[in-house]
Amino acid sequence: MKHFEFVNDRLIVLDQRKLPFQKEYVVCKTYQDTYTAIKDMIIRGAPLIGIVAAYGVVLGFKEIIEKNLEKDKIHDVIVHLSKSRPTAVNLFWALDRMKSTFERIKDMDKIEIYKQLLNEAKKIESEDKNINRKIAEYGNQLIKENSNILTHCNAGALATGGYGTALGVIREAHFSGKNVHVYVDETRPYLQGARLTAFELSEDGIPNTVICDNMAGYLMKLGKVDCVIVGADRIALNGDTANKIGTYSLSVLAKHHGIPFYIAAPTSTIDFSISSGDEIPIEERDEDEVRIFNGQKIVPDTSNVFNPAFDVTPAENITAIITEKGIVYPPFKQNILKLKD
Ligand SMILES: CSC[C@H]1O[C@H](OP(=O)(O)O)[C@H](O)[C@@H]1O
Repeated sequence: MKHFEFVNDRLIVLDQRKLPFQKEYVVCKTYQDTYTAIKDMIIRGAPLIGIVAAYGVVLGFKEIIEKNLEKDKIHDVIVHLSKSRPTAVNLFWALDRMKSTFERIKDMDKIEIYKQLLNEAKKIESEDKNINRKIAEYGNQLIKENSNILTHCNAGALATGGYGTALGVIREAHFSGKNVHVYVDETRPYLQGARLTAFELSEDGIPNTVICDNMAGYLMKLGKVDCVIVGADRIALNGDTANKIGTYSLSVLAKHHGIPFYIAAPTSTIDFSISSGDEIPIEERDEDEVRIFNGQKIVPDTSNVFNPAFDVTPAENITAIITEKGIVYPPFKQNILKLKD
């Protein structure tokens, strides 16, 4: 099975907290289950969060039918799901799309509404897979033979409908015979890199080396990094990009060393309503994600902890943004606006 599947009116998801050594699945029977799956990072990754939220709306409408509730209760479902995580704009993009679908069909009978909502969620899923492939094809144009690529967090199949954004580009380069090697930031504290990206790359036979996040600068100084490619959770009109915490630091190091720094993301990750990264809400997560490592306390109780899950990379540190509609170069504001439907 894939990392998620909607079957028999329920969403089954792979528990990404248990990877890479345990493959356990969680069954989401209600929209509250999908809220929890997003909030607790059972599933994570901007595009996948949007897809799961879309199926959460479907499950919410199933409940409306089963409990003979008013159709408009779906708006409460959407509001609830919107509170799961604040940074990845794909969540709100997907919920808005499901809301628009409902508004268009709300005069139909409930069973038909359910079918149409399910169809829309499936379209969001299938479109994301196709978008990943286009991002990969465009991004591969930037990858040279025998490149050593550095990536951060997980922007792979596990973060999307399948194939990945940053990892999609890397996969495309690998399978087109470019002999690439990947340095993988472990990505403290959730370890998406060590646990998920290394897992995905190894499964595909793509050579990779896991490093601690604090080793990236030295690797660049040694001349071992040819480019950096990462995903995104929200891109502002001027190109400022929110991504996993540590991305900003990487961008400063890459700029210092004259190394190209690429963002790979679908246009559903662009927030056309904000002019700069200053407006992007940054999620702060539970302190215990830092205090506790592998079930062991590693921080004195008397110490404070700061645990932002994302940071914002300024546009001036970004070489290009790879989307399904093409590669976007500076000046980002005028070139990003051209992507708006
Ligand atoms: C394909 S975008 C994935 C994006 O989402 C990750 O965040 P999280 O694991 O907290 O959902 C990270 O920022 C990735 O770049």
